[in-house]
Amino acid sequence: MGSFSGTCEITEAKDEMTSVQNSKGKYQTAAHGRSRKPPLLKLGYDYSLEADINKLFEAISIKSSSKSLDLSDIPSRKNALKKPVGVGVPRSPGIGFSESVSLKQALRRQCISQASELAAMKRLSKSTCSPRDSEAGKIANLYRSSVVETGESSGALNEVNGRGLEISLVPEEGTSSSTEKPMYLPAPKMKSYSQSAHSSPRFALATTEKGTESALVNNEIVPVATEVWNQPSKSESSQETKHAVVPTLSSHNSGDSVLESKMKSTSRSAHSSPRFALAPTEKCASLIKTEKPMSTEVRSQTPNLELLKKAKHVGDSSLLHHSTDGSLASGNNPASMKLSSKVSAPKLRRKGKLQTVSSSSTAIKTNKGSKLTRKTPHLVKPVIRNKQIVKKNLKQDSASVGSTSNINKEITSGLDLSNSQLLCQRCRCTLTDAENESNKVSPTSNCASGSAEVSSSNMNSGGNKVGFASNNCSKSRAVVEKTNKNSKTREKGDFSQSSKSSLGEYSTSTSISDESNLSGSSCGNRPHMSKDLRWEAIRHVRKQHGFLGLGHFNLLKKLGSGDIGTVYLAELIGTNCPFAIKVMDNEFLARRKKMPRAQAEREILRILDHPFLPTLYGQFTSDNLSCLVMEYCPGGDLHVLRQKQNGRYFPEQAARFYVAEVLLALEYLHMLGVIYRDLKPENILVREDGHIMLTDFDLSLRCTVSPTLLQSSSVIMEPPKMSGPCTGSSCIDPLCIEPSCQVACFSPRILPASAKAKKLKAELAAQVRSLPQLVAEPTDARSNSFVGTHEYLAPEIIKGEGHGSAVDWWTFGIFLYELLYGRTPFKGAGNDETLANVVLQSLKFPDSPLVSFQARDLIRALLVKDPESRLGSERGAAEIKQHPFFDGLNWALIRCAIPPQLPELCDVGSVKVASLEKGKKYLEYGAAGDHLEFELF
Ligand SMILES: Nc1ncnc2c1ncn2[C@@H]1O[C@H](COP(=O)(O)OP(=O)(O)OP(=O)(O)O)[C@@H](O)[C@H]1O
Repeated sequence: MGSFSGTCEITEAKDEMTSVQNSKGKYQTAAHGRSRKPPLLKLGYDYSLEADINKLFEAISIKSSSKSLDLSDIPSRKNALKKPVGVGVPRSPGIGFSESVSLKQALRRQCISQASELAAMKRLSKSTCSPRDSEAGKIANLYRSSVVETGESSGALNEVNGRGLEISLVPEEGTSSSTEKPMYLPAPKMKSYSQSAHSSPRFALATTEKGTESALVNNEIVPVATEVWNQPSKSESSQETKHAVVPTLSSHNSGDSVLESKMKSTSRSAHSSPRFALAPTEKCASLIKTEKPMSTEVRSQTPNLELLKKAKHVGDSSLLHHSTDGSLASGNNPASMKLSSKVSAPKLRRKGKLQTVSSSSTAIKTNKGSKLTRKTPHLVKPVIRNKQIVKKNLKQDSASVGSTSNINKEITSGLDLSNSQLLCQRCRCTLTDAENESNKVSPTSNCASGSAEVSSSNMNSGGNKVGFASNNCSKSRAVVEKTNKNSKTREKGDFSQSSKSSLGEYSTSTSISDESNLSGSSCGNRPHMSKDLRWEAIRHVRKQHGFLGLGHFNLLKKLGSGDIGTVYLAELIGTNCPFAIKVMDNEFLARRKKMPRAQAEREILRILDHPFLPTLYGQFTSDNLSCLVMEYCPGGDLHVLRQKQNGRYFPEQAARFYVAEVLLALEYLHMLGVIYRDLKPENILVREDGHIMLTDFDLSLRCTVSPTLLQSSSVIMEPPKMSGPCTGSSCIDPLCIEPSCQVACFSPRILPASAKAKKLKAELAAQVRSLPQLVAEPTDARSNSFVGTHEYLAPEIIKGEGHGSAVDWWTFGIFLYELLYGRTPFKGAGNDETLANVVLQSLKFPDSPLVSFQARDLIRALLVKDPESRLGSERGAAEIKQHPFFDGLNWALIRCAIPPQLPELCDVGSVKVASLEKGKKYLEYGAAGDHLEFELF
């Protein structure tokens, strides 16, 4: 292409004027020829368009004999204006760099594209050149290149400046990847969750011209773009990723040194990269989106709040509340809990609801407001709580379901739904014409609002007491009865019931968060789950009826009872979408002083957004019944699943899978300032896809957490040095238990990898380890509550010394032990003996089954009685994840891994049929039956 002396000067004159007027002008004036003639600038204003065309034509003629533009000759004054052109570094093949870009933009900026085409046509008619070399062809190429550039412009800032950092941390789109990118970069989808336009200028530049402008407005982008302009073009692709972080760093940390910027940014990477790097599927992206935002909050004083806000995209900062004393619970609970010295050992399933009740006859005493101190582990007397079936008379009117009755008050807000027929990808349910369907079962008129009456009476029946009769638009009554036994109808098949029971004593050192602080939470605010049709179904009901209530569900069967409520399998009417609904009787909770636990669970559920934690689809109160609508897990719990295994223990690989997912869930909880405190297989449900879901948060502790960035030198965990026969490459036994066996004899050696791949892997691992690490472990949290499950209680809880987040790592060790050996390590004949064993007995491993050294080593490190020396106590899950037991595990993609076992598919229809065949109608609260009868406890 020719020089820009002629027409370009005219254009330039207009450019400058335009550039003053708008930012686009700046962008476009980057395309200047090196020879500018001020007089012509002036002429540019005076001449008519026709004259401009002629000038342009002349310019093109002249330029055709000139060489390409030498960027180094561009006056510095112009550089500033040109830097946005750097955005367009990527070029279409065959188009000269400087000429094409400059001329194109000059033409565009001056709005004379038509004129230039005209000129080109003129030229073409005279020219003997081939079409390819003609001006028209060139102009056409320019426009084509313009299109290409717009699409590829993201690369511009990538090559960036001399201050470039080495690790790309900013979510990007449209940039080429380097070898580091999969490891350290979050998936592009993350941008919509955590990266604002100003913090991710590269993304802005890469998207649209408008985006470019906004990025350019950001002061910090300017020098970057300038330097891009000065970069040799050949290096652009190779440096792209390396420098990707620069714009972000400068925009956020303009006052920081480059080193500080590096640290801050790499901390994000350190936190997120190994786990969140790749998202080959939507599911993975979900994980990434969930966790990445947390990693961005290194500087926040209340990072868990910030993290949550980012993770959930919730603008309301009041959604989270952390009690000032770093604890939760016991607003209504007794100040102290007294425990009898006798232990009533559970006969049934470990999960049978035991409760360490507050009683005047109990032995341990604590002063109100003082620390609970227990010097002996022998004083706990858990009491098996009588199971109750509460029959509730609910004068319910089916019509109230669709009316604005006070019976059902929806707490969460509804969102729009446009689809009328959808197929749920996860639960495979069909969302048929929900409007029609819901009309069938949720008549919305002619009915008066209902009222509720509660009466209690003993009853002996065990299963679902379904006294349901459908009668649209007539008043119905639900009878809620109490029962004293056999109400636990959890389907366990032939397997033994768990004997582990949760203890729920709170000391005065705990306090409940104010619910009002969470009132702004929206259960539907999980953008990564937007394709989950259960959300769609819920939204549709909300949209249609204005609220979500119990009447919108058919309660199909009871899944089980806990300390504070009963969980039902329920179908959202008209959708075939299964949900698990936890129903809690507020009156009962108040009477038993368990309201704080219910409240704690509800609050925690509302803030969760993680693939291995429950999704709360809705919550509402109906007739003094608090209901939580959650994802239904058809796979049962790990306690049951373990008992189905040969020898009643999991193969090591399966155990590793489950504990790894649990570890990620715990890590997330800790980062949110939630200490779980009740880990046990019974609380780990198996989802439809075979992955796990950690449930049951009523014993969890809310606290504050202060993320810390640890330098690489302090976070590298060297694998234990071992020697012996198994350190050689000859060992291929994945379950090798030789004490001297090195890490590599665990799984990786089964598949002989090439030396090159091994080396690469080692290098990557070394790189990951050398990164600074974000640790968000609530190490300062303290509670004196006596909560947990006997066999899982940490020594510090039993001793009443006060406990913190390390209790979760203790329970994690017990959990791994139980999965591998089929029993817990300190279980005694009774609970008091168990507690004594926990405190006094040293850890022993049975001879059988065979368990790898790595697994035992990890258990040993976790079951250290002194919480401060326990693995995980300092850096939380990050420490544990680096243990050789998990070597080779891809944390980022584990949710996409194939689970050890898949549960049977959930067929809501067959559950309905089975329910009807038994002569019981499923619970259809909304269908205006005479009486709705269901168990609460
Ligand atoms: N989302 C779910 N999908 C399938 N089953 C569930 C679901 N949530 C809970 N359950 C089952 O329902 C039963 C009761 O659960 P719930 O959480 O109320 O009690 P819990 O786990 O015994 O705990 P706690 O007494 O400490 O509250 C449990 O056996 C559990 O396996």
